[in-house]
Amino acid sequence: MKTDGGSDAAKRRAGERAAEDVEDGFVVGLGTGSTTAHAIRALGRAVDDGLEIRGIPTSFQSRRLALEVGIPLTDLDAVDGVDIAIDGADQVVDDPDTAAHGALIKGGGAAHAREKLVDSAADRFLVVADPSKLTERLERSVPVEVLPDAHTVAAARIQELGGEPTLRDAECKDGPVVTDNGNLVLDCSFGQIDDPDGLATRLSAIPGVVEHGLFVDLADVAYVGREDGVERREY
Ligand SMILES: O=C(CO)[C@H](O)[C@H](O)COP(=O)(O)O
Repeated sequence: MKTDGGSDAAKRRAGERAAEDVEDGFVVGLGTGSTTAHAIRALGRAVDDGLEIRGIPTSFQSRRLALEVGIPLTDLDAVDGVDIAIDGADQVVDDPDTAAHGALIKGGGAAHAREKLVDSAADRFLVVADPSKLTERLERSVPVEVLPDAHTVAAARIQELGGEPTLRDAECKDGPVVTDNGNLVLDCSFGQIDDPDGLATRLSAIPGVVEHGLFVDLADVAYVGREDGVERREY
């Protein structure tokens, strides 16, 4: 469920800056989306120049791109740990005066279940974004991946929490989006989300919910690409 106003130049600056933090020997979580794609391409060029890394893709799309640019791949269960993960976001709270500073909404590409798995396993999780993603309060729809059998009962429980769930439809196929894990996605509008941590806990407790797109207290750094440079935020 993309609503993307960011410029590609800003995304490229953010992605390429994050790739500079990757060191020889690192296991790297490879996020999903157009901003992370710039980081993956930059890592592919670095691998051509001799950098030795192994990537763990978070989606079919990032796996395909990583293979295309020559990044050797591995799996979470084949490594002792993940040194760094680079991933995009649909919204990033940018308000140091709130506890939610650095909280994210992800899942515009319906990859948030594997993204959360890999990003949270990493010693350092770098978010890459353009300025259109920054916000004082999260207010976009929260993508919730559900087991296919659960989509109606999970939707009812989400309504009880004050959300308005909509089954995400595919664009070039009749019927719903089916995730890389074979599940469905409910895009859930809650209006302004004042307590992302509390909502995250309540969504996770719903039977049939595989994962939701609220990433609270996970990001370590954000690189925000601007037209003339990159801003770094530490969380
Ligand atoms: O969460 C994601 C995919 O599930 C993406 O990281 C998010 O949608 C941002 O994508 P983009 O960099 O293309 O704006």
